[in-house]
Amino acid sequence: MASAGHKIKVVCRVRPFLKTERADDAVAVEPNNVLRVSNPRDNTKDVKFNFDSCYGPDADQATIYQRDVRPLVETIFSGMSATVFCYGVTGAGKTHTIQGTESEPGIIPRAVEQIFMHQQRDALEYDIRVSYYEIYKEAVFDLLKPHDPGFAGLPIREDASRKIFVAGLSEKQVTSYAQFEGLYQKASGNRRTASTKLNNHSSRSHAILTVQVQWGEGARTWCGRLHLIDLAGSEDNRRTENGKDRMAESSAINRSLFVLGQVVEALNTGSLRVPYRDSKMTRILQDSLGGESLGMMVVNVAPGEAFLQDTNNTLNFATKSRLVVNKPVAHEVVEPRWTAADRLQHHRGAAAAGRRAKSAVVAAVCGGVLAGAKRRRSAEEAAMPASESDASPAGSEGPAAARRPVLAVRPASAGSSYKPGDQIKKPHSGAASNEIMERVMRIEQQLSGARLDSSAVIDFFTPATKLKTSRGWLRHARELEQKGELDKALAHYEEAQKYAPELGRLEAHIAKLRARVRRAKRRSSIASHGEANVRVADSARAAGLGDEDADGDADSSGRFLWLADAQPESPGAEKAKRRQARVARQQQSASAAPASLAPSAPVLPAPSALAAAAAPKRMRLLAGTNGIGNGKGAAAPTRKLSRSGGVTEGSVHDRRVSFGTSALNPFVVGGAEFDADLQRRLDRRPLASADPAAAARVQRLEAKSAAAARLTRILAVPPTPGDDCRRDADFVLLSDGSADGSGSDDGSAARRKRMTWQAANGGAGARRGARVPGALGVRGLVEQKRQQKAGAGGGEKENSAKQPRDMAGHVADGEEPLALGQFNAICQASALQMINSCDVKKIMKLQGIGKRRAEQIHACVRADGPIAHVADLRARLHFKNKLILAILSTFA
Ligand SMILES: Nc1ncnc2c1ncn2[C@@H]1O[C@H](COP(=O)(O)OP(=O)(O)OP(=O)(O)O)[C@@H](O)[C@H]1O
Repeated sequence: MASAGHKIKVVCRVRPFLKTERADDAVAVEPNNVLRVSNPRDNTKDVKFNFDSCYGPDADQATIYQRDVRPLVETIFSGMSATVFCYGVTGAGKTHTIQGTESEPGIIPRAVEQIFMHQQRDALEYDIRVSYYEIYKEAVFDLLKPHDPGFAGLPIREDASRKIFVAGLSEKQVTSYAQFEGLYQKASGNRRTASTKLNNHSSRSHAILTVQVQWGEGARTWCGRLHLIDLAGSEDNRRTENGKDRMAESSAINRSLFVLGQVVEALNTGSLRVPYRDSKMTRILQDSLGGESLGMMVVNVAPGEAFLQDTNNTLNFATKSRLVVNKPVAHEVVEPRWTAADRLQHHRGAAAAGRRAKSAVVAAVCGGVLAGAKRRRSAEEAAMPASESDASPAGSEGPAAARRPVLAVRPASAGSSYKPGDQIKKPHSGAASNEIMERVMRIEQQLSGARLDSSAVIDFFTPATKLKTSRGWLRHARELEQKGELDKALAHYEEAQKYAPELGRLEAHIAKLRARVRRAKRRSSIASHGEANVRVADSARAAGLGDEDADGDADSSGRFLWLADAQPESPGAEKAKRRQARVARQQQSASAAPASLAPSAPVLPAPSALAAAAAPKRMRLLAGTNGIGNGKGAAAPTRKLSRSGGVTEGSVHDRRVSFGTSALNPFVVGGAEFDADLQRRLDRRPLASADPAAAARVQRLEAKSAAAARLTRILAVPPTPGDDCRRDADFVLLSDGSADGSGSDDGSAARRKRMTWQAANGGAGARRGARVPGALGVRGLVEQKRQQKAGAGGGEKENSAKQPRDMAGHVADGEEPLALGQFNAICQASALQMINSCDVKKIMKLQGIGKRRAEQIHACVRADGPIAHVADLRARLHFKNKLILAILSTFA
């Protein structure tokens, strides 16, 4: 049943002229609640505003309270929430109205007095609690506690019934007006005020007093709340002549009031997004502005021409606020619930007294003892150390005081005294608690094994975050698929699936794409090496290194580590094919050239010849490894290594290092299994002396390692001013004493970027101006090294630089086993480079995160360097996981 809407009641109050002010008649109250104000642009004309009530300078506090506030306060005894807030420019009389003075008490003392009178009149037992806090420079501070200068502020949260509350705020039970008065006066002393040019006692914060009244009727409990808010006044800093400190306060105040204006505007225009979250004050007022609370706004106005512009702005805002409609409801207390902070605090206390308490909760839940909320609570209380139980009587601070009831709501009309009717259904929470406990136990298990599975962490994301993240991955995946980058698209789809496993269509699409990728790879391999040489390993047998089967399409895991033993395998195959075709063309033209111009170095053999030369070696290797042939007698140029179950997965191609997927950080590469596989592969490498292709590969890997080491060094320090955009080319390792002038270390980044390399059979037709390809710039480096070695070998740099035969001869004597650390260094360095050179948009896409977070990462990388950033990420993740565990351990 929808309740009728209730517009916010707007009451206007004009304060009297102060002794320091010169009286005029720019603002005047007229009959029928009309306020007449001189037009600030043309004071011969007037503007009239109409409100629910209008009070002139002579109106006293009692009249305003009795006529307008008292009926509102009465509604809380129907189980509703009501809010009164004072709005106006600085010095307009807000604090005077809401707080008043000893001789002229304002709304707060009168309202609390009324509540206690109500208690005396009714025969009901009321539980009255107060909390009082301020929002100072967008941080929330508890005024019932002494001010702690080092404290950063309390967080604002939403409870199970989507009500906003301040987490960790203390609540005090009050049993008499006198007790409240003492408490309030002390707390008001904690509020931040300062003297400005416009007000000797200006409030520098928004102050919110909440009085909660709870009472039982038979088996049911009802709860009414009254929020009394003294907003800080908007300030024109030219007039207040604020100093630096006051300016900071002032800008926070003005900003939050600006957001308040936007909220009202959005509500009035029916905007889809109401910017409550843009300031703490509007977030707290959320329920009172367009929510389920009854609202009343007291608009305080300063008289006189001096304030005319401010007065006009205030009144325009107030007029708009009159259009805001609330839908008040009555609240029934369904069950008391502990807040997360409450539980955490309890958990700490319990931990200090030994793990007995926590075990009791866990055991109770696991044993199915706590099926319902009440039983759960009693188990927690039973598990609570004696000191804590004792510390929870009404009126005390701490976990018991922070306990918030979960409210069931029932639409009600504001004017009438709501009488509870139908029983409101209690939410069922047993299943949820069991699920949480399962998660907790899973995490505990993993933590005890010192390893946290990424899927467990995903588990703790909110559904909204999961959805957002999966959408991010999906968007990027679709783009990649459209571009034809199926491999990458697949990885992104898989990543999206982790966050949204319920998407059945996505699963089907991934399966299809996986098959497409396999077919494409196979086609590409066949094109490169011939059908007889291509095998697709079975995922189960491939773990045994070098095993082959007839058809990889039967495999559904799709997780392979490709290690190309000889010719590059997909995704570099296409490029390799093009390069080989180019070399073949050059050979043809060289053979057609006159004998005098023919290169003196040995001619590069055709790719097919190279493959044929390498084939027997591979055959030997395969035979030596497992002795299993494919039945077709041909050697397999590529082998796959199945990888699954590790935290991360990577793939190594002979020309590049790419990264597998990890929900935690797509750039993390590592894992004992990965290392072990890699080492095994390295140990079984064909001897470089016997296999020129392998020698070339070794050299490339060495070069990559060196590049990675240098890159790691560079990235360890933050970018220097002026070096705000380090790019790939900056990370190309330049050889010591490079023969190629364009690649010298002292060359500019731009020059290095344009670094050229000699074509295999360059000679007179050497190809210059080509950009160094490759993600790390490593290919350019490799080519450069070849040139040097060839140059050092016989002074025939241009002709023989790229000849594998020459190179094979060079490395034959010095094959060094590559250390695993080097591989990991390559991976890490590449990842860091990606982070470093990424712009905000790329970071957003890569990590599937929002702009604000991406900007933070970007700024962090710029400030501390990427390595520090990655280390920081790891540390934070570790801490976060521990925290999640601690909090969840206390859930039941
Ligand atoms: N109705 C009133 N009758 C008598 N004096 C008043 C009245 N309203 C305000 N004043 C006086 O005006 C001065 C400013 O009032 P007050 O401090 O309440 O303003 P404010 O709007 O709360 O300002 P700020 O936003 O800077 O805190 C005070 O000296 C107060 O005593």
